[in-house]
Amino acid sequence: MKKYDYILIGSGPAAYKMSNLLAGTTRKVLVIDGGEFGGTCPNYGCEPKIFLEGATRAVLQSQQLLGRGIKQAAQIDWHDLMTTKLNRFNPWPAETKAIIAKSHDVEDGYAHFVDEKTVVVNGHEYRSDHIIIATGQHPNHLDIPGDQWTHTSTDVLSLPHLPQHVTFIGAGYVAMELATVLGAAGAAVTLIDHSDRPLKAFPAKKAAVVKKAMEERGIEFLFNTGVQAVQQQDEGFIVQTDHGEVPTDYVVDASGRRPNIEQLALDKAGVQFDRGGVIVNDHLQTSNPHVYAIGDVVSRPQAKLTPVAEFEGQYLFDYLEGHSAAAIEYPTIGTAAFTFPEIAAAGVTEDDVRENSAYQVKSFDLHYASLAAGQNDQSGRLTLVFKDDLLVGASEVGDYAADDINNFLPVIGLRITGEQYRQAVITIYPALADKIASSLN
Ligand SMILES: Cc1cc2nc3c(=O)[nH]c(=O)nc-3n(C[C@H](O)[C@H](O)[C@H](O)COP(=O)(O)OP(=O)(O)OC[C@H]3O[C@@H](n4cnc5c(N)ncnc54)[C@H](O)[C@@H]3O)c2cc1C
Ligand SMILES: NC(=O)c1ccc[n+]([C@@H]2O[C@H](COP(=O)([O-])OP(=O)(O)OC[C@H]3O[C@@H](n4cnc5c(N)ncnc54)[C@H](O)[C@@H]3O)[C@@H](O)[C@H]2O)c1
Repeated sequence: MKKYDYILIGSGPAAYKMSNLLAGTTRKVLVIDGGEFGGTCPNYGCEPKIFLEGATRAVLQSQQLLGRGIKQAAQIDWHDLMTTKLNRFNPWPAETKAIIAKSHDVEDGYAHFVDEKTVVVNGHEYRSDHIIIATGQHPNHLDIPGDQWTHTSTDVLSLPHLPQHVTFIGAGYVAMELATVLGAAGAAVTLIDHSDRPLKAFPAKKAAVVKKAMEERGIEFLFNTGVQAVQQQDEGFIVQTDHGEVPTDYVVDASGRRPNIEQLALDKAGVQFDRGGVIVNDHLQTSNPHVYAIGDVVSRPQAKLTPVAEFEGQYLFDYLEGHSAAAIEYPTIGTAAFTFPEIAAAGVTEDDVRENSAYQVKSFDLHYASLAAGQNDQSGRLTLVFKDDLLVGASEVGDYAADDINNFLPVIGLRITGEQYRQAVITIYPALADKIASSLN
């Protein structure tokens, strides 16, 4: 049986970060992945999604400027776009594995525990005092009649032919972003969600602005609607809902994501878990003192995002290598959905503090701003939340909301006052961050 200082199960952003940091030490490390090396974000998550968003934005921005100096909207050639995407992304898993293998041992295969300190991969046993679970999440699969016809976000991101009509089950991050891409490429799209609104991670009024913009482009929403079954027809499918039938050509189950814990045999290692994933203490240690967990697989309230996974990889490296004994403390986390317009938020939002007089909420219409006027972006609205004169949260809907909120994050995280900001910087004008100085108290 081979012994290691560290065994990392998974090679996504959480484990990749930690393996990179460990590459600078003399530790003996094994990195195991049963899927694509690099994990969700670079292979079937953020990266291919934002790659497709480039062409999507070109189409939707040119549509927005029709009759205002633009004569013809841009059009997506799906086959060309997908070929370009596959050429860029197909080599990544092998390249990532090769980078990791320069410093560490690697194993292709799914790992499971056989005791508190031992995992098995491809029939081989590996032992360590520090086993890190970084196995991420997978798309939820609704158990309904006809579920064999439903597809996942991973399928959409490599879809060879554009269907005429696509139905998404769900209206969260995944469905709203991919519906934006497929709609811009020319597919008719319907989103069905059993709740009463899209994008529940974001303030309700701003999510409603995104929904309205998508409806104006012909995208259909069915809320408070459950999906009962998917039936195959001679041509296409019928999605049966509580409120009638939706004929369609392609069904995507975007009803959420679940932690990758089933294959790990966690009971063999005495590692406790719940529906949200592996339970950890504030040092990311599980109920087994030799086993830790980082990234999306952790059961925690913070958003499941790549930078959060990487933050935990960095934290655990620092903690286990003796650089810090402090408990993990999450900084202000920014998040965005790359719809059109985008929606983004960080810290306390207006929905969190409604009718709480300890907070002051300031809102700004952005469509008069020079940048928005040039792009005919009528959607822009920024809201700032202050407590004791300090900025504690910001949210925005608008064509560049993600970058805009990123610009506000240091002000929130570093607790910079308006006066300090104005004394310290003169921003570039006219550009995204040019409104910060004037909008702070
Ligand atoms: C469509 C989509 C778009 C997204 N867009 C964004 C975005 O714009 N911004 C953002 O911040 N986040 C985004 N995310 C979320 C982001 O991808 C995740 O938060 C991030 O990848 C989590 O990293 P991780 O290392 O925890 O897990 P993962 O990246 O999921 O990696 C886990 C790895 O573990 C492997 N594995 C699982 N079980 C085993 C086992 N038993 N043995 C061995 N290996 C195993 C898997 O094969 C996988 O490679 C998106 C996700 C999706 C699905
Ligand atoms: N831009 C980004 O940062 C980004 C993009 C994609 C994914 N992600 C990450 O992935 C996570 C998962 O995203 P997601 O969109 O899969 O999940 P989600 O939780 O954001 O959305 C799932 C949606 O499906 C609906 N739903 C659930 N069961 C249903 C049912 N039976 N019938 C109808 N509707 C149903 C829910 O009401 C919800 O609106 C996100 O929370 C985020 O952490 C991030």
